[in-house]
Amino acid sequence: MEKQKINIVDTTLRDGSHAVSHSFTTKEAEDIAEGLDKIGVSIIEISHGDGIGGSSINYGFSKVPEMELIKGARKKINNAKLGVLLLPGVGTIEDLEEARRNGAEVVRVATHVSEADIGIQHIKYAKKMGMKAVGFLMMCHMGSSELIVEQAKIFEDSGADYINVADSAGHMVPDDVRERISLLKKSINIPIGFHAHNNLGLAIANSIAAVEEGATYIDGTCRGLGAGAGNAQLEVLAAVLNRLGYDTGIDIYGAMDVAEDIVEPIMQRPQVINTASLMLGYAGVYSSFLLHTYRAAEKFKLNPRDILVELGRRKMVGGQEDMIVDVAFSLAQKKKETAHS
Ligand SMILES: C[C@H](O)CC(=O)C(=O)O
Ligand SMILES: [Mn+2]
Repeated sequence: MEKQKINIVDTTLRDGSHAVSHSFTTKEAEDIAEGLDKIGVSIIEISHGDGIGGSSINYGFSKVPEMELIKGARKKINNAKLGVLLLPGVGTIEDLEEARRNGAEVVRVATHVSEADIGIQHIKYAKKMGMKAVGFLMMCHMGSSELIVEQAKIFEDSGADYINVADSAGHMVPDDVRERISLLKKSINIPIGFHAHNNLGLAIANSIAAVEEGATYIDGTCRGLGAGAGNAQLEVLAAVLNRLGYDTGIDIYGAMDVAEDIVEPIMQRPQVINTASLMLGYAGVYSSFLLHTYRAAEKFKLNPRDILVELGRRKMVGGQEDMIVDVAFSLAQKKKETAHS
């Protein structure tokens, strides 16, 4: 029997950008892109962690303008498709045009799970420019399977080539993934992808659950480099999928070498599940909030966990990064009042 093909989408140079505070240099982007291209990934995604246009006071400035990183990566890629991520409103149609001119062939248009409608024009415009366009639904633990189907159909009707379900908070357990992907599989006519975060230590298990329910595009990053506790670790993902009899097209030893020799030396901290990243997963908080939370905790002398619990209680979503400081400020005020009473 022919093996089922699983397309590996590498997002080390995009989600991994969160984990290095958007400090990738052109040389690092070139080396990583070259390595990934050689090992056989299908799509190499590169952007600021919050997508093109993300370099800002709200999300953190990139050390090197991302268009320079895109141009550098472009020169090193011969086989894979070069992709970017775009959050409507953070990135604009003009940013997308520039990324296209610089060689991007794929755009994943990312919206909160209930807001696919704000991405319709971006999907349509990308298709008009000859790009592969993907509808990327974030924070899918917050949406029922039915809501996800409804939102995926909005993207499908706009011309999206596939739908990506993102467990942005790393909050899902395999049954949550199975429920969502299986209904989606029955309800839409385009391929399905899955993007995991490892905050509960389930990124690989959840990715496998997604594949078993019919997802054929799976995200990974070298060494798991990504927001929060990181993403599904690409070299592990490829090895496990191989063991399970899927065809990823990935050179497993090559993937180990790219992770060990190129990505690990530039990591600023080990990609572990510490208290704060576990808390992201447990409380269902957007993984990209982690480093913002550390900074706010330091400024207001708080335990990051207390801030994350409150962010989870308030059901904060991507784009509300500025509220982290507000939450920390109000927790610090409360702490002061309690101490004086
Ligand atoms: C902009 C976000 O970081 C997209 C993503 O990777 C996620 O939702 O997870
Ligand atoms: Mn992510």
